[in-house]
Amino acid sequence: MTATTNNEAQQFLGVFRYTRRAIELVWQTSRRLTLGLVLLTLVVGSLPAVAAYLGKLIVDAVLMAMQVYQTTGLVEYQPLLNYVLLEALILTCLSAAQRATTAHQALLRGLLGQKVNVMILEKAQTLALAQFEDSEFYDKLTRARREASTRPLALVNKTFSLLQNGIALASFSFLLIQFSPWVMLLLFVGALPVFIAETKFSGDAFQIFRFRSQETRTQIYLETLLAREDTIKEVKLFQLGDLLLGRYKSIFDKLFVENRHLILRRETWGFILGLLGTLTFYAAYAWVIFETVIGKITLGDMTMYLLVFKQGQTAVSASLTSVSGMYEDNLYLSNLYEYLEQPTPTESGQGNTGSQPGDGLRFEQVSFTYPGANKPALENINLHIKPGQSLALVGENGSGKTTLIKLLTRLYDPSTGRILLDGSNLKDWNPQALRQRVGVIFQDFVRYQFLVGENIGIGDISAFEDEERWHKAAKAGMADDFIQRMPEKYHTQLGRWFKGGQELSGGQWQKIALSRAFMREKADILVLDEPTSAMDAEAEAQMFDYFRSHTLNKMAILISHRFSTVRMADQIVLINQGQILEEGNHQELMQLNQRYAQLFNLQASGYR
Ligand SMILES: Nc1ncnc2c1ncn2[C@@H]1O[C@H](COP(=O)(O)OP(=O)(O)OP(=O)(O)O)[C@@H](O)[C@H]1O
Repeated sequence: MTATTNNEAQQFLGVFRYTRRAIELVWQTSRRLTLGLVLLTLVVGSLPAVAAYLGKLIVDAVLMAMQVYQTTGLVEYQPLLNYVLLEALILTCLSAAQRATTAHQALLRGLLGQKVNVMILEKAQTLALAQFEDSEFYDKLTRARREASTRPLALVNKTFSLLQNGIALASFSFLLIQFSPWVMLLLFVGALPVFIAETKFSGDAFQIFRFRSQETRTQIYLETLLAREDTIKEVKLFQLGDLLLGRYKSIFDKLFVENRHLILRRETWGFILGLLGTLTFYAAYAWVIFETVIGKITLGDMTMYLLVFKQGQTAVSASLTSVSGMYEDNLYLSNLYEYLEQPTPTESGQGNTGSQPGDGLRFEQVSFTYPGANKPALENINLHIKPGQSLALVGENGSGKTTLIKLLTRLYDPSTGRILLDGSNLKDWNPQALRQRVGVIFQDFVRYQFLVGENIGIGDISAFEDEERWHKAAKAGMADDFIQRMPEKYHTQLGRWFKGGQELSGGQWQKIALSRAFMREKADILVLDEPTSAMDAEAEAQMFDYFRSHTLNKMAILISHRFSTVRMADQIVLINQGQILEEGNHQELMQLNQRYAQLFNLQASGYR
């Protein structure tokens, strides 16, 4: 029994370990504001007791003045007026300090929110693609982003509020103890039950929050589907609105029932246990009145004790609420730190050149299984491409072509086997040096809502704003013609999110993506993953002529379902269910007269 209690207490206290980190975070965000907040807390904490004491002095002085008036008929205004003015001054200072606290908190909230968001986003840059595809990890990220940017400050505010109430209580105790130490005990006993209940309910609320992240994510996703320009088209045409909205509402209804249950329990218990506090207050009230009547204390003392007791009670329950709130904030912060402490994959390679420059790219017995998948997406792949050669990958949907490119670009590492560039394992290459040598346009390339020119410049970040390079790359990618016809040419905003944004057609976007590939002048491995599927036939033929003439010394890898394009490659690899089924050039594969020849003839007959 004792062991369990100890354990629970340890667990409870263990949760507070994030308080220190939250304070550090706030301190790093702005030392000046944090120091200001500490000073203000001291002021706001100590002034109420001074005001209460002055109140007592005023009442006593009034009584004295009344007696003087009754006996002498004179009214002594001056001392009374001084006290009243002093009290007014103190209350003005208190209200100024409270305002200043709010201002400090608001400023810190802004800065801290930004800092934490940047921390979350910076961390995201260091993570592997596989981590983003892992739903458990994604949950962590969503939870961290949703709550954690406001929680550190909330936690620090509560810590300060605890400090402030602590100071207030200490000063009240100083006054109250002169009446009786037992009154102090009454104060704490009255507030304790509410505190225990609050803490328990905070823990419950957090569990619900954590447990729910899957549902919350679904809700966010449905909201996106229902209200974004790139999805609303299908939602309308397929009349998905009611279906999606129905799902959205039913998730809310389910969560709401749980919420309501918790809210009702929390508030009902809060009220019942709060009654204990009220009871203790009135017990103390009666006691103080009694002592006044029998003349043990003055009327001024009575006013002061009642005020101090009432305020003390508020301070005790506020402190305890702060502690239970801190408990809740700590639980939420554990999310943020769980995310931030997620191990980062080590991309430790140092090499900037390979051991056999000019050897090109080799896949040796490469197999790869996606995390969580039960069968490999690629198996025993052996390939060799030399500089100046082009390779086409063909195969039905899901055969593993894109996966091969993901391994080549180290978005994933092979499960077994190795990939060599210029004789050195990709793992030994410096990731930056490797990525500079490879230019990839994936079929799901990103359509940035930036300027047209910037959308091309993205291909080489070192020349992101280099307009001459934009023009050159756009000419190569056959985008120059239509860009010249746009209202602001290369400076036309794309996408609908921003004012004056223009939308492009699917084929035009692909030309932009191709131009992006041509920006990578330094890259000597160029990969195009179905880049021309939305282009018209003439554009595609032109594009490949151009592509070949500009990649003569480079390695070009092309994924396409159009055999008219594929046939031009020096080497063609047919992949089937993750394995190489046939390889050779077009002629060899046609002579082999197997799967490639079949597929080629099938497509050719479609054109006849
Ligand atoms: N991120 C992923 N996680 C788990 N499995 C994946 C992932 N991406 C692809 N797969 C699976 O790996 C296999 C190969 O996919 P890949 O994208 O490489 O095919 P592909 O040949 O490029 O297809 P397509 O011609 O349709 O583009 C498929 O069975 C697919 O379901």
